[in-house]
Amino acid sequence: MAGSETHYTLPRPSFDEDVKILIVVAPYYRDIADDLIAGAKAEIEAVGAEWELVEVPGALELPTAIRIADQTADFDGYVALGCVIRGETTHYDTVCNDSSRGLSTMGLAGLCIGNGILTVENREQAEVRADPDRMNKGGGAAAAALHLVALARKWKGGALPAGFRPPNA
Ligand SMILES: Nc1c(NC[C@H](O)[C@H](O)[C@H](O)CO)[nH]c(=O)[nH]c1=O
Ligand SMILES: CC(=O)[C@@H](O)COP(=O)(O)O
Repeated sequence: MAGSETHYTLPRPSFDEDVKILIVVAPYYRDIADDLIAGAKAEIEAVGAEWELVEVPGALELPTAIRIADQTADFDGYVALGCVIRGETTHYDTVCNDSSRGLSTMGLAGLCIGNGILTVENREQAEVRADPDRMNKGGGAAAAALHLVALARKWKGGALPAGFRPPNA
């Protein structure tokens, strides 16, 4: 029953201020990447946010590209898109694990990143997951980034009353 499972998705966040998301894509499998991009763009546009798109050769470059962007530009969040299909050697594990670890490490450092890197056994699994009309994993990754941006803004600028000291401060 490939691709028919459903799961709960949070309602879309709303934003009072501008949001700019960088989509970083590894078009190692061009058609799969294009579907992931379409899903991500639609999700970002659905909340009125802006996006910019850059490409890197493969999934292993995705975390580095995001790190470079974080150091040199001013995005609110990031969507990493790509596809890793198992081959004959152990390289699959390296590409899957290191790309994921790179994104997670930056996430724990406070960056708002949605992970849309498909890690699959074959093309069919990838096609189902990338298709915006089926599993729409690009849209899901964009939604994740947007939810983190909303969370990061939730307490930002929430001024405490003058002279107020939080407990244990
Ligand atoms: N095998 C896949 C790769 N491999 C390439 C690496 O991501 C990387 O670009 C290379 O090792 C140079 O640093 N990338 C994918 O995105 N998908 C694959 O299936
Ligand atoms: C995901 C991969 O690394 C894969 O494309 C590489 O294939 P192989 O293990 O046959 O070299």
